Amino acid sequence: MAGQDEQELLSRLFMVRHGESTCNSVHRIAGQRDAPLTFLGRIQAEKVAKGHRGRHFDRVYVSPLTRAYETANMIFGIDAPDADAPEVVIDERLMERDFGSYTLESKSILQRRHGIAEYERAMNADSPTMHGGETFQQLKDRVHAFYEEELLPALRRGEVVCVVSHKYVVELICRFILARPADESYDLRLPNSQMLQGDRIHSYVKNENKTMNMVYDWIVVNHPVVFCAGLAAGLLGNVAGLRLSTSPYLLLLLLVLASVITMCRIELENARTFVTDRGTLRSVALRYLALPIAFAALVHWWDAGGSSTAAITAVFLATPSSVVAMTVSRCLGGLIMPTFAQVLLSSLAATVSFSAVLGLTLHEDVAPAVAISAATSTGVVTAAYLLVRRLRERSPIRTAKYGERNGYVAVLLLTAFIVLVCLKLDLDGFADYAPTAVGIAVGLRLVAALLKRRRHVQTLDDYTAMTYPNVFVVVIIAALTGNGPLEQVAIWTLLPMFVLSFFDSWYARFLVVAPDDARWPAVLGLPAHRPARGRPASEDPREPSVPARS
Ligand SMILES: O=C(O)[C@@H](CO)OP(=O)(O)O
Repeated sequence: MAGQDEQELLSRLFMVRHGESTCNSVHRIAGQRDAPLTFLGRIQAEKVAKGHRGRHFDRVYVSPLTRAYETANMIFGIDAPDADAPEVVIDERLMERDFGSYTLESKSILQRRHGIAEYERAMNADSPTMHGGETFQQLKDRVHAFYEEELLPALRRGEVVCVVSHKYVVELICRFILARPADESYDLRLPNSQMLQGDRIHSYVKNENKTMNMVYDWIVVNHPVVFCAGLAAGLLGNVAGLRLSTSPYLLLLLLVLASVITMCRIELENARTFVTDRGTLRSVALRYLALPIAFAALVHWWDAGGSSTAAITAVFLATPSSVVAMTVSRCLGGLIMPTFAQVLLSSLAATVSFSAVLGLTLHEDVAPAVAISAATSTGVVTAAYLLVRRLRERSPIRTAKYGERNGYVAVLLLTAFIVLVCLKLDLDGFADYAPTAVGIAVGLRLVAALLKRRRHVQTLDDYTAMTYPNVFVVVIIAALTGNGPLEQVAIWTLLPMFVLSFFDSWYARFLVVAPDDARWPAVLGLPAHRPARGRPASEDPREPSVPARS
């Protein structure tokens, strides 16, 4: 085919990966499990429909899995076709690969368990770490057969064609078009609902840098290493006499930016379900209200003094969960939204518990401290939530893509925060404050391990939320109440808190729900059983509603 003819032919080809599915939203692999679209997934499909309204398509090829069919239906009105409706062909060869033992696993967990390179090999070729499912050759054969027998002939007939399918199928077709090795085993990072036009595929693929993408994933998966490198760099700078007095608002900004990036890819539209979850409400009431107030009452009864270790511990118990917890939950393979719910609810509860705890332990007017904590904690979380929701409404495809691709930026922003805080540390206070700081970081993990829900899909999120307190609020309260020891302990606590992220990364494996657990179908809206592979099209329950113009 001459170059120009090829360009002309490809300019009539469009390919789109379905909108966000329930599995995509929690960073898990659906493969041939029939994960439906999320609310965001539907908005994304609507956006594509809007962008291509008025464009004529002759033929649409659709994967039979619900997430692709729903997307195609929203873009092309398959169930209510008009006069200009394209011919619709549901083709089993466009199903996502059956990923065998990787199915319903968290991507971050798989990357940590097998290493990034091996994970990429498994997803984009073959690897002994993936058992069962389809081999890459089987996937390649069926997609190639579709490409040769259906797609190219339709394009050669001069038709304008759209393929609505899945990430690994569309990426494989891109490789066929560009005549690249099908198993070059790296991810092309195709985002949900991004419409690819055939003649622009070259620049899309060229922009993906294999090495850099693997580095970005490495940063997310190995965040404890990156955090600790930040700690080491900050401490070395401090010892070398580098003093950088960073404004607390810059530190706050770093935290907020990191959480905004994480929030870009979580299902905020569904927040009410998680925020009103009874288990979460109970756990927040116990952990952030009852426990700190009861502990502060004991401190008051002992009359230990406002800067005693016991009083400082009471303040930490009242401290809400930090927005950082969301980034950590994402890195560890949590569901993220339950962590967000705990961050939001605990920052609301903090107004009450801080008032009680500070009143009981410091014995002074704590109203300004409480007001500032409400503004910097509740206010920041709420503002970030509203901002990201608005972004997701306006640009649902770009915002989710941004959040998906930039998890590593969130980790790097937190690392910058760690470096700057370490430069502020008063190293002479090591003997006075470090033991209390270590005690608090370890103690909070013990409390989290005790209070997390047992054998629940949200156990990992419970643990993560309770483990990462919003130290920033404590620093502000300490400054406002003139409590020097409290401020120093707060800053020193960051060190063991991030060092212990190695422990959290190891411990997380006991807290996540296994992919074969019977609870996943309900959580992810999946049918209880896998659809039989190779099912004839006539057994597809949706078939009668597909306009049969072929
Ligand atoms: O199977 C899945 O979950 C992903 C692969 O990561 O593909 P898609 O979302 O496109 O179906």
